[in-house]
Amino acid sequence: MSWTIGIIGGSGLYAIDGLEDARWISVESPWGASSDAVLAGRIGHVELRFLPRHGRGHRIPPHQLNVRANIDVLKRLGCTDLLAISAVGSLNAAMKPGDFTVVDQFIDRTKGRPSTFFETGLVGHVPMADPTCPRLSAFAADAVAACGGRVHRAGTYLAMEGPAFSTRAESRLHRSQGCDLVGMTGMPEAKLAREAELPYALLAMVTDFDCWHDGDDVDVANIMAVMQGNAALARASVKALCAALPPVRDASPIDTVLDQAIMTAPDVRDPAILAKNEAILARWLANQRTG
Ligand SMILES: CSC[C@H]1O[C@H](OP(=O)(O)O)[C@H](O)[C@@H]1O
Ligand SMILES: Nc1ncnc2[nH]cnc12
Repeated sequence: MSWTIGIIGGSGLYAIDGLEDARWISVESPWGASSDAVLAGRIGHVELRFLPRHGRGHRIPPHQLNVRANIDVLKRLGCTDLLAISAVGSLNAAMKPGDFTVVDQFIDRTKGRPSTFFETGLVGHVPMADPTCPRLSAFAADAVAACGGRVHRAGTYLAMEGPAFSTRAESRLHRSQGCDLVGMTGMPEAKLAREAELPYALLAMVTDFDCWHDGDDVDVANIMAVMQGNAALARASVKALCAALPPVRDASPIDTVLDQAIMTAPDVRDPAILAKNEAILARWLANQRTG
């Protein structure tokens, strides 16, 4: 199998350059509108599908992202893996503004966001103990290092509801609980990627120290100033990642995670739910038919 990497670009990253055969593609989803059209193209032997998470021009706030539609359209466009890129605040003195961290754990403190493709008529429980893909994460970390960036190879990301930033007490609490980073979008994105059988890595660009850090209260102007410096490194890292991926993509255990996750007996599965999830479940459904 070859690689088709879906890139979900966060704050400050609304397109990528250097794509061969670049074109914007609009894709319909039964889950509603995705954040934007998808920029499709190729770098060397790797197909890329880039989705600006908040839409071009930054239209959609984190709590109103249609994450199910975003993951669904990337699946429909043939993505084999997802690399998310996000601006984050740091709760860890060693992770400084300008650094990158490849996230390996999440704490989900979002509230009431749709966070699953499953509903009555089709029940599934995917494992999330290790929520990110170690293989893609390692390639992403190596790519940032190869481009001269400072990169941390692990970190716990707390997903807050937002859109307001944390209070100082929240920031101190999350820091005391062992979180390294805070952002507003990594969840439910990582959960939905897992349900869609897409190995997911999150490259977090540290833009600020959040408000626990003396003299460093967070605001959007400061974040965007750091982002401007980081976005070029993020783009260069995407190119380096593509160059480093082997020509053939070996299977990942995440590619078939639904085989152990779906519990609903065949005779009580709701055909409408199966139809709505035709892209997410495509491999699993084909497997069910052939036994
Ligand atoms: C611009 S600061 C807050 C905003 O930035 C992050 O978004 P993303 O993860 O898409 O880069 C953060 O989660 C907030 O949504
Ligand atoms: N301090 C912060 N809190 C939440 N999300 C962020 N994104 C960038 N910086 C952030």
